This record gives sequence, C-alpha cells and structure tokens, in this order.
Amino acid sequence: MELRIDGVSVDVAGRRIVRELSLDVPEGQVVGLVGPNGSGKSTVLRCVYRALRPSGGAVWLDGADLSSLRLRESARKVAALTQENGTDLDFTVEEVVALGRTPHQRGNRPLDARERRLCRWAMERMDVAHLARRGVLELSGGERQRVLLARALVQEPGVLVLDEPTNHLDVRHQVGLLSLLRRTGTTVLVVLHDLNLAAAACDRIGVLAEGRLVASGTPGEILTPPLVREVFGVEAEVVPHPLTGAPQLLYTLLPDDTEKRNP
Ligand SMILES: Nc1ncnc2c1ncn2[C@@H]1O[C@H](COP(=O)(O)OP(=O)(O)OP(=O)(O)O)[C@@H](O)[C@H]1O
Repeated sequence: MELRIDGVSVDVAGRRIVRELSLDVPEGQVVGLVGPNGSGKSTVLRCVYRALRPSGGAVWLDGADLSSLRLRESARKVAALTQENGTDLDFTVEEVVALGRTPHQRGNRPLDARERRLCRWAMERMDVAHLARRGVLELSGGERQRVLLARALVQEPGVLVLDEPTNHLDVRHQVGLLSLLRRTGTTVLVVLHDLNLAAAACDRIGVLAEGRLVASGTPGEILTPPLVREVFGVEAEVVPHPLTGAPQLLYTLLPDDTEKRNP
C-alpha cells in the first residue's frame, strides 16, 4: 500500500506546527522521519493514523483520501505504535496482542485458527511469547513496547506508523525490530531519534525542522555533516558502515570551553 502525505499543514491553538509537508512512502518501503525535539514528527504521524485532522493538505492511501474512509476501514489499513499507546487495563499479553484483530472483526466472534497462529507468530517475532499469560501492567517498558508492536503486526496493516519504536528497547531488540521492519514488506513510516539506526533501516529519510521538511532522500544523501550541523547543531563525521556501506555518524563532543559551566 502506498502512503502519500500531500501538502499537510497542522495548526494547533493558533500556531502552525506543520507547514505544507509532502512526503511519499512507496509500497513496501521503510521511510524514516528525523528531526529535533518539537519539530513536528509526531504531529505528522498523528495525521496518518487520524488522531488529528490536517488543517490543510491531505493524506492519501493507495490513491484514496484518508479522510474519505470510514474510521474502521482506515483502522484496518493503518496500524500505529504511538507515544500515547495506552495499556492502562490489566489485560494479559495475549489479550492485548489479540486486540490487534479488532478492526477486522464483526461482533464478538472468537479468533479463528489462522488468527490465533498469527498472534503466536507476532508474539514470537517480538520475543514476548514467554510473557503470554502475564499482565501487561507488570511488564518493563521495553517488554510492553514489544507487546504493542506484536499487536500492530497482527493487525496485518498495509501501512505501519511507528513513533520512536526503539524507545525503551535494549540494543538486541532495537536491531531485531528494525531488521524485522525491513523484512515484513509492509509500507512503514517511522520516527527515529537515532540517526545511525535510521541510516541502517530506512530506504529514505525525511528531515523535519520547525514543522518543515528541510531535506529528504536516501540516507547517503541526507546524513551529511553540514545537514547534521544545521538541523541538529552537532558536529559529526560520516563513515560508511564497513559491511553495508550505510552512512554512520561519529559525533564530536563539545570542547570544555564551549560548555556552559555550573554557576
Ligand atoms: N496539542 C498540542 N497543543 C499545543 N502544542 C502542541 C500540541 N501538540 C504538539 N504541540 C507542539 O507542536 C510542536 C511539535 O510537536 P511534536 O510532538 O509533533 O514534535 P516531535 O518532533 O514529535 O518532538 P519530539 O522529538 O520531542 O517527540 C511542539 O512545539 C509541541 O509543543
């Protein structure tokens, strides 16, 4: 499924926080959104999973204007892992994962054999099968994040929207998740803070600053020292990954005399 963000603007409380942003995510590709804190990344994703209605522009899914779809229909097509994903109810892990099937179900029909296998597969992929009977409220932050990712996978979405999915994850699960994203063949739009993980995992990267898309392209085109300096205010060297050739950033820490001293 192809996702097109087309001239989207968002106004909140009289302030424009996303400005005429256009970004395409071709079928089956992984596109990353990076940018400083407060640059508008989560706001863009909210427009894609319909928690926000853009003030201008539109989001298109395979040529259909998202706002013209019924909510249930877009919920079948777009799965989101968000910063607000609530797990306030004391469900077990397997119950939470099964909730991913909700947009596909009519009434209270129990899951069929294929859906139960799908849940099992997703829990194994996210390394939470051993937690199936545990209550989600008693899990660590990273375990809970992996449960929510399993729930998103069982939704079998055409588009997966992920807001900092590696947040809370240890390095093994970060690498595992991003490897999985590349293998699923699903169209993915993902916000990442770690530019090196973004370079390794994404086909293309869009860079946001103050609500505007200031650059987009392949990781090699985007992750250059001048751009990292201009957008993030950080000095970095770029070296190719010795095996994959993906650009990797080596940051330069600030010298002592530019650091603000404690009063
Ligand atoms: N509901 C809201 N009301 C007022 N301002 C908001 C609201 N939501 C977001 N903003 C503001 O819009 C800007 C963009 O926020 P957003 O959460 O999209 O940024 P972000 O790039 O995802 O940031 P971070 O990297 O810190 O998660 C911020 O300045 C934020 O304070």
